[in-house]
Amino acid sequence: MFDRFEKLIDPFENTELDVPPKGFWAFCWYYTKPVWPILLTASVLGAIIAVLEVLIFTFLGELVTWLSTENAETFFEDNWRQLLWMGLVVLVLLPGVAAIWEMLFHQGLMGTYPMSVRWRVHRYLLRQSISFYQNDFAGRIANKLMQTALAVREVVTRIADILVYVIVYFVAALFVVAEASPYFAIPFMAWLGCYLVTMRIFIPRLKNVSREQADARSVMTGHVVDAYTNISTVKLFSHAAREEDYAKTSMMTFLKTVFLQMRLVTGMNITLTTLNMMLLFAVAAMSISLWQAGSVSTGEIAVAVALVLRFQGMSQWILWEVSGLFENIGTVQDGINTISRERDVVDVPEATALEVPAGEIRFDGIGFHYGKASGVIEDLTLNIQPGEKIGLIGRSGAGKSTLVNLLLRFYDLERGKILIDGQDIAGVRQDDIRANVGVVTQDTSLLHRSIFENVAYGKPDVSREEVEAALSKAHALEFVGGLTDLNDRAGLDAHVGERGVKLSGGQRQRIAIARVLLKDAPILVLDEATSALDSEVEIAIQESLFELMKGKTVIAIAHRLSTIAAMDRLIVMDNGRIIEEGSHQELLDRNGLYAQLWQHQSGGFLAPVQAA
Ligand SMILES: Nc1ncnc2c1ncn2[C@@H]1O[C@H](COP(=O)(O)OP(=O)(O)OP(=O)(O)O)[C@@H](O)[C@H]1O
Repeated sequence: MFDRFEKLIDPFENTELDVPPKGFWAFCWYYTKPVWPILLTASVLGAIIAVLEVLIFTFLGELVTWLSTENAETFFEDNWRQLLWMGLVVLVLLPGVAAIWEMLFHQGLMGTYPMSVRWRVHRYLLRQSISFYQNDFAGRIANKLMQTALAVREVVTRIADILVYVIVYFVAALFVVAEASPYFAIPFMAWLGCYLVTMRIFIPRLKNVSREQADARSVMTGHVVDAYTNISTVKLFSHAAREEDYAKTSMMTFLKTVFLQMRLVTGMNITLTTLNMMLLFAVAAMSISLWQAGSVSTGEIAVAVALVLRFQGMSQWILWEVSGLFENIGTVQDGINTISRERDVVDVPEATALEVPAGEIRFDGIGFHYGKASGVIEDLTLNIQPGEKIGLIGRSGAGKSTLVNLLLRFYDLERGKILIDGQDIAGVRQDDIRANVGVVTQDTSLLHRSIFENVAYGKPDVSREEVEAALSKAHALEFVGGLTDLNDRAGLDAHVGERGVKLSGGQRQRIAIARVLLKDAPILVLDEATSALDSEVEIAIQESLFELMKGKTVIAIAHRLSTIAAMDRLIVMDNGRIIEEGSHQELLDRNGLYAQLWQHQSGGFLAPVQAA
């Protein structure tokens, strides 16, 4: 039974991946499309429930009238039809409709609706450009995803369901009391007017204070998290007391917003109680005078008073719902700013597959400045032959990593072209480029999954034996064998901590090398690939790396020149330009920047490697 309602929507449907709309309602509608039939049905049922509930109050009035006017002996005989109808409404119709509404709302919408939003946003964000993630915090983006999904649900369901219910309820109730006596409508309308004014006064204030509170909360959390994240720095400098003060200031700011919020809540509750009591008093007083004039029955008075009491209960609930609605509107608006951003790098509509039979790379007069006026890469031309192994050298900030990121099309060029085997990378699918380039970087982050999954990331559907062979070649098998995690999983199944923190830098790098060994792509990029390894392991791994490089086009970046001196050709970059190129010996003979850097380093790390 529950199952059927839970399966009404498939939240994991792979819908389109275009940029989500930026307008508030368009955004909500975009993510509501899969659920709208359920939402509309729930809305209609909500309206029916509201009418039935008001109907029950009229039954109550009729019962009171009957009890004071009808003959007890012939009561059932005279009124059985109406009694049967009342019984049906109370025992069958209302509970039945309410049960269907409950299932639609709680089983059909509450879980799957936000999950469908999360799924679609996550799919879009996974395809966002790398610059999107560089300009924001991963945690903040994840937070936006989670919060926005819930807020979209809240906004839409509150409007489609709860407000519809309340409006229908109020109109039906007004209709019922006005039928008893049009005079009754006066206090109800007056109450409604004052209620709307109360909302107008309190809700914007509550909304503002909620926003302030959310900001204060994130500052407070930020201060606490910052201290825990950098706990070793805090301890090394013995600054626990200073950290306490730092957190206390933000806690006090947060507390101020709570006090302000609670003042508003108290003021609002007092106003509402006063208004409700005034309505009760007015209706009671009016009932007495209308009863004296003989224009209303006791039953009608009972309905009016009962409705006043019902409104009393509902009034506070509605105010909270509406104020929650505004809060959620703010959250959605905030989420749109993060989620509905165009991707900087997109495949052209007619993007073709990339074929890499040889592995020739040409950087053709390229320029790239990270959106600034100049700098980083200036008019750079470089041809790399198929199977050629080049070493990229230059001072920190020379633009080496940027060059590699441009080859991977993490950014679009501002000028020039990059061609792989004659195909302009701007015209091929991004996924294809990355599938054909194996990369080992200096800062290797591992996924918070098992060693096996991390290595197999390079080549899905791989066997354990293949993973073990790759780990063995990367000299990682010896330490992987000894790993166990907190859940007693061992070896290949052991999970590495978030971003691989439970492994040393060198161990992480070896896993990354194993992953790229498995991937076996025709182009290889080694960006400080062995920087975290000690000399002994590095020498051991060099052999595997040389094997990995066989038949491949290689771009290797290293600050430790001895590790790349044996490459076919060395390219020296400075300020985004190539200033020297040639073999190790040629560059030494030229006595330029390379020779200078080499001199600084020789004897520093490894014994100089004889140039190839
Ligand atoms: N995402 C970015 N946004 C803006 N500027 C950037 C970005 N990444 C790098 N830069 C700038 O581009 C220049 C080149 O950086 P790049 O990382 O390519 O140098 P590098 O030669 O690889 O340096 P290192 O050897 O230290 O890794 C630097 O001035 C850097 O500040």
